[in-house]
Amino acid sequence: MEKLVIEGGKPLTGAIQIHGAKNAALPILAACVLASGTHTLHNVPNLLDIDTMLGILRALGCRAEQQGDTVTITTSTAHSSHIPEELMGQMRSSIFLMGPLLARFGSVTVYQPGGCAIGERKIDLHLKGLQSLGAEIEEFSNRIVCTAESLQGNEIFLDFPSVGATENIMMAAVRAEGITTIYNAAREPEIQDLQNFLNAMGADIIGAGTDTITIRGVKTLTPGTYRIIPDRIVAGTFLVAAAATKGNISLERVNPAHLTSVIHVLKRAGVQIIADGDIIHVSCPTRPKAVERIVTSPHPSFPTDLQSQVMVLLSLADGLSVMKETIFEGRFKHVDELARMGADIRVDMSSAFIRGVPRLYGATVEATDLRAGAALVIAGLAAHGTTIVEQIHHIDRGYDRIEHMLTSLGASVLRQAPVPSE
Ligand SMILES: CC(=O)N[C@H]1[C@@H](OP(=O)(O)OP(=O)(O)OC[C@H]2O[C@@H](n3ccc(=O)[nH]c3=O)[C@H](O)[C@@H]2O)O[C@H](CO)[C@@H](O)[C@@H]1O
Ligand SMILES: C=C(OP(=O)(O)O)C(=O)O
Repeated sequence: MEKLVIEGGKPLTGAIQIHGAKNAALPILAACVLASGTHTLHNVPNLLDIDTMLGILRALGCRAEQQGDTVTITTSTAHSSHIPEELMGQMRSSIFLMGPLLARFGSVTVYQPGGCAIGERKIDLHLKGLQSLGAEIEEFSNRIVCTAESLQGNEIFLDFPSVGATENIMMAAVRAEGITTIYNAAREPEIQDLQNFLNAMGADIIGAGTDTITIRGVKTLTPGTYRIIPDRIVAGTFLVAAAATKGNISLERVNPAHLTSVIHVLKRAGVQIIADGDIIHVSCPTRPKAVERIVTSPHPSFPTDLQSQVMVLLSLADGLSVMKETIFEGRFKHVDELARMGADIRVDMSSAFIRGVPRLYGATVEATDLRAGAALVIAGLAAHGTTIVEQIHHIDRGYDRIEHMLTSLGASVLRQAPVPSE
């Protein structure tokens, strides 16, 4: 397996352009099957999850190609709405195809989706939402068959503002008869991006970004050309990496409005941040300060996807910080790995108590999931000595060649290919 070898202790300096958002690109790629024809998407990141989504689209009969950050997808050749089990299990986002395939073909067969082991991650809200639109669902052990002669708009109240369920329901409802209203919808920027793409295809949706989304079903959709928003989680990861290494960098092509809660937390930790249009300047000349209490919650609150990265900064801060994780019950796996690097963190139920230490030390650690992996890379950049991060395929799910991005900012990060006996 490939590894990252990091020589720590070098402050990040310079400027970097932030790539397109994984969590916006994946549902938008799935949404392409709603309209027959050729779609062109720009600012699509080069990531393992994007490759997987393109692989699934090809397995359904679509033509899908990525050149640089442009993806073209021809959906007129799609002939199947049965997602192969093996591909379905490679990532959580395979479930995004359920709504669009149901809307286009009247039936879809899926399996339990895969993805990082960060919690139970049920799909009951997706299924209930589609049932409310008139779909019949049959479950045969791992296989789920969903059929609907026609979809009917309805009022849907989500018990929890699930990002994926909101998106799946939106994608099915665009082709339903009548009006669908989703109450307690997720408000993430990626939901707004999906709304904008669907509307560019001829859908009639308002409200994304608020907790009530209204979708008026339309008869036809036409292929779209669209530019994906910047990745706020990648941007947040670099903000933390700069601060943890006492660096000074500029992030270009970002949307600071998507990072309001994160910038607020980092400023409380003493990190200097200036937003200027689509650029954010960040520096942290002194030791960060502890932050009394951070709670992960749905947008616009502090995102769970930056919890582990910020924990690294707090593990170097002066004082005791508390981080409460409310979204995923299994998202503290990085804590044991950080402890191997000298961090002083105690977990009690869903809270982590982080007593800052003056320094971290290089060690061999394992990326247990995507953002845990990113956190360990940041820890390695800030640590004294050499850190080896293993299982980096998790990191490749969400960061486009992270070692290139970091070396362009002066870090020493090398991707090591597996030795033949491994
Ligand atoms: C590709 C993508 O956009 N991924 C993001 C998306 O994941 P995802 O869409 O999977 O996250 P959800 O918002 O659906 O999940 C949040 C919580 O709701 C629970 N739940 C969800 C659906 C359901 O049917 N039943 C249920 O119980 C989950 O187990 C979890 O505890 O939002 C998460 C929360 O911001 C982010 O961490 C992920 O990066
Ligand atoms: C949990 C994440 O992604 P996914 O929902 O694709 O597993 C993430 O991006 O941190």
